[in-house]
Amino acid sequence: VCNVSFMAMFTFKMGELVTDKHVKYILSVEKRKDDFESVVMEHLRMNGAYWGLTALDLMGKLDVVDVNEVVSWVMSCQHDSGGFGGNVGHDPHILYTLSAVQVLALFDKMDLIDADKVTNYIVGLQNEDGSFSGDMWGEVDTRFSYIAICCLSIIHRLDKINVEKAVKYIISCKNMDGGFGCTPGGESHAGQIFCCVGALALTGSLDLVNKDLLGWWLCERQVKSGGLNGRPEKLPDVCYSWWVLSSLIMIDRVHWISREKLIKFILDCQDKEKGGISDRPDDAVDVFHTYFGVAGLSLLEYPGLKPIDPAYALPVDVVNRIFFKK
Ligand SMILES: COc1ccc(S(=O)(=O)N2Cc3cc(C#N)ccc3N(Cc3cncn3C)C[C@H]2Cc2ccccc2)cc1
Ligand SMILES: [Zn+2]
Repeated sequence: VCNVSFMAMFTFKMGELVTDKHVKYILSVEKRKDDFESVVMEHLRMNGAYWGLTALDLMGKLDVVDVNEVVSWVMSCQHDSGGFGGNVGHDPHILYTLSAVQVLALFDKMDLIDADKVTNYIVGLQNEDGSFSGDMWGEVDTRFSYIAICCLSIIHRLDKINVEKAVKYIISCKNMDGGFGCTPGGESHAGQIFCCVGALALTGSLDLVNKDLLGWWLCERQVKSGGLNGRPEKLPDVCYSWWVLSSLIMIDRVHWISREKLIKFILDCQDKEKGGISDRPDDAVDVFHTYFGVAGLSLLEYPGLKPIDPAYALPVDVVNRIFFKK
């Protein structure tokens, strides 16, 4: 009885997640080919696949997609170098390589990956100072440190890079405010903080983070509406429900923000008729914010969603299968 009344109160007070509408919306994006959004998304279709499929899995609906169709498409995006491109025939980039590995992990198809080939590609992107470039053009960003470490950890090859130098480089990007930027001296930004805290968590180096100082900077991201922004004075945005919240969880300071107000903000960003979630209320929905909204609600233990791992950005049951499968 108490569970039913809790759910009723929850739904009434908070609004509710219109799961079925979001599932339909995600599948429609997968199907659409030539409208504006699909063309924009063309070059990062591998990311779009990861966002859509992980959201479906968190809602317990991954079985609605044709596994073999998706998996053979993912494999067709692999480059001779071992890296994956954003679509068939596109140049490889570390960003799409992680998304490809994550999608294969979702479907428990890790055996299709030539782990040594992927490892060689990523090892080749580590620089002398421990930092990582995104591809052969050499752009350096702490985003790529996280992506390299997360990808290698999933394929059990973390020992193939210089972890000590990678961690030292990330710490060299720590700012006086406790946050992290994309390169040494770069301004603190929630997206970079997630990448640096995530990389430190995956390498067992979170003791190097000033959790109270960083926790304070992060909890200050919550604005009156309950949403989270990415930097002081900015507007709240649903995707920060992931960047800020997963960082707060990894440093054990998530109790410093209001869970109820953030849940309400995310639910208010849904398009309850057509499905999908936008960056803020009444904006256009997209698959990116639909994923980060569902993932944020999962981090907030919203009823009916599978739990997600804050560092791997994969459902907890998928992470358990990767590390404990016999
Ligand atoms: C609609 O204009 C855009 C603008 C940029 C991009 S992007 O560079 O490819 N990219 C991915 C992205 C995908 C979608 C969707 N569908 C929507 C937005 C969005 N942003 C932009 C954004 C989100 N919150 C606020 N902002 C301004 C993040 C960005 C960077 C990013 C890439 C991979 C992983 C994480 C972050 C795509 C579309
Ligand atoms: Zn956003």
